[in-house]
Amino acid sequence: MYKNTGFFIAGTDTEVGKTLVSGALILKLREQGKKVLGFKPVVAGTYQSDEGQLLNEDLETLRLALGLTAGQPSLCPYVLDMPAAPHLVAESKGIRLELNTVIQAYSEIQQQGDCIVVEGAGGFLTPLNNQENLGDFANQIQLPIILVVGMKLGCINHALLSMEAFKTRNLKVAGWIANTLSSEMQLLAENIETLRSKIDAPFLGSIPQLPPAIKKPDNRPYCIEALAFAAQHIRLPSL
Ligand SMILES: Nc1ncnc2c1ncn2[C@@H]1O[C@H](COP(=O)(O)OP(=O)(O)OP(=O)(O)O)[C@@H](O)[C@H]1O
Ligand SMILES: C[C@H](N)[C@H](N)CCCCCC(=O)O
Ligand SMILES: [Mg+2]
Repeated sequence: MYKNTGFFIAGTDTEVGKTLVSGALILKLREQGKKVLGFKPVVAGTYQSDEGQLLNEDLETLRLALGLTAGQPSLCPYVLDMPAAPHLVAESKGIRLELNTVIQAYSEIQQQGDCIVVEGAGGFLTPLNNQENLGDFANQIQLPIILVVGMKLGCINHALLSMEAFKTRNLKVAGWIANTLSSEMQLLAENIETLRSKIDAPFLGSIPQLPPAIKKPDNRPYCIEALAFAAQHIRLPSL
């Protein structure tokens, strides 16, 4: 039913660098001459562009990496305004997020390219509604997973719980990435070593802190230089 070519970028939590990694992987796939597409099942949080458009920072980062301008094509079926748990934001507007709608939007987009990079939202099991979550979506589309571990205290447990959730669903894990966050954790190298010894999937690299000149502005997309910086530090698994 699906081409099954691409990656699902999962995170140990929200705000761990999934967007940075998604953008970086898109650049690497484009370098190989692939026609790449991007997708996000739901976004929560918008900003107003200078032209007055309501945009989302993750979708605009994906668009920048893909070489697309703002707006078309739509890379996400649900754009919610409040930066909070999507099912709750939707509920507060009288909307129910539906897995079927997400799958339909995904299937239209993924047919348009050679491969697709799907960024999850929050951690792996973020709810869509009271019955369905993003793990169900990942299970249906069956893309190999890349786990982004946000390097902060507690990430070992979060990484291992995420790995268990992938295993339970028989999902292939193409690899994992250690992403240093805006404040560098204590014993960073030792934490990465512990993760390497415990995660049963290829280690694809570690992204250092972004240099100050290219760090992400609050509530705005990453710049292309930040995505290129991250891309230099990670390896692309074969498709
Ligand atoms: N390597 C890094 N160096 C410095 N700051 C970073 C790095 N990676 C991520 N950050 C910061 O961490 C924050 C979260 O990153 P990002 O938006 O990529 O996370 P996410 O996992 O995509 O979050 P969400 O669940 O909202 O999609 C951003 O403000 C970003 O600037
Ligand atoms: C709005 C935020 N940046 C993310 N896109 C969504 C985070 C959902 C978290 C849900 C939860 O696990 O509590
Ligand atoms: Mg993101």
